[in-house]
Amino acid sequence: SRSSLDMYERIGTIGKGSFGTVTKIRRKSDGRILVWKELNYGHMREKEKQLVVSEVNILRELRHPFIVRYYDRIIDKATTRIYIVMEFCEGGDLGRIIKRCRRDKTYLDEAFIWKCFSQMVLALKDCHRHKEPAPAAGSGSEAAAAGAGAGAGSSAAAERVKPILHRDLKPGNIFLDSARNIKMGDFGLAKELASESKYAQTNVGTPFYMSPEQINEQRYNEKSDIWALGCLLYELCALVPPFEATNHLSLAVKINAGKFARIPSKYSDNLYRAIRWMIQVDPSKRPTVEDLERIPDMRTFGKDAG
Ligand SMILES: CNC(=O)c1c(C)[nH]c(/C=C2\C(=O)Nc3ccc(Cl)cc32)c1C
Repeated sequence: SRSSLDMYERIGTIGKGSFGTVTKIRRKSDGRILVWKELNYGHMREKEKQLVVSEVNILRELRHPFIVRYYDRIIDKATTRIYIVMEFCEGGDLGRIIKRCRRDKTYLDEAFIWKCFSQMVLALKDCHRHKEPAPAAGSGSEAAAAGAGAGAGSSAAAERVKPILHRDLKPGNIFLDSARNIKMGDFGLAKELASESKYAQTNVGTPFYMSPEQINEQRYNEKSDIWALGCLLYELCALVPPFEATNHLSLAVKINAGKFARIPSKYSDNLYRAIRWMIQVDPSKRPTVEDLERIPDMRTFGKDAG
């Protein structure tokens, strides 16, 4: 049966995600606490509606312990609203945690930062190395898929990589569950890359974390997500972004120069080296998600994950 609003009861408004309001809800069938992001598409142009549709399609495909889980969507034509039902993240977002540290003049523990780092690398890897979902069994398309993977020779349907770029990594889009594990969320601007066109063709996202290639109107690609991840880690340490300015032009100059102060001395050289590796002006010098997985401290600190 089609999902409907009266399957849930509203508990209270939580905050604002990109494009909409986030409300805490209870699923009546089992009392499960969830949230929905409510969007009014009534005033949206075709292009924005397409963005919402692609966000929902991306969310439905992603299943990962460190990515916000999608459960359901309800379209209410009467009020031209769409409700995207997702996992409740009790710890809120990293943006709020950074603000609180700034207010209290305290820094985050290095162990917590490595835990967030290792979990974000795994979440980002699930996006960048996303596999086309194998066709549902018996849907008759196995033959075609297997055909596509003829070289593979394996009976399992060939899995093709379909990179998903997040394109809006920032502290406000990273949430925490009750065990302070991260949940990468709000793929409002994420983009599935069609296999043929290697790069996405647009420049979006939060100015602070905009990469040099985006500023120079080149293309957004996986390495742009890595740049943003570096900026996010930097901000978790320093409680301010690596590049700050009062206007876009001076910000662009600083980003293209690629120079920034060391993170506070309380943090190790290993952490600083990892951040510097990601915030390189030349995208080809930045690590891939696999390079980042191989950093030794990822394992020592990341192991109390999940
Ligand atoms: C002050 N805000 C909070 O404490 C807070 C809490 C407890 N949860 C959230 C946000 C979400 C939450 O709990 N689940 C979510 C799924 C998707 C998106 Cl885009 C956002 C959320 C927030 C912003």
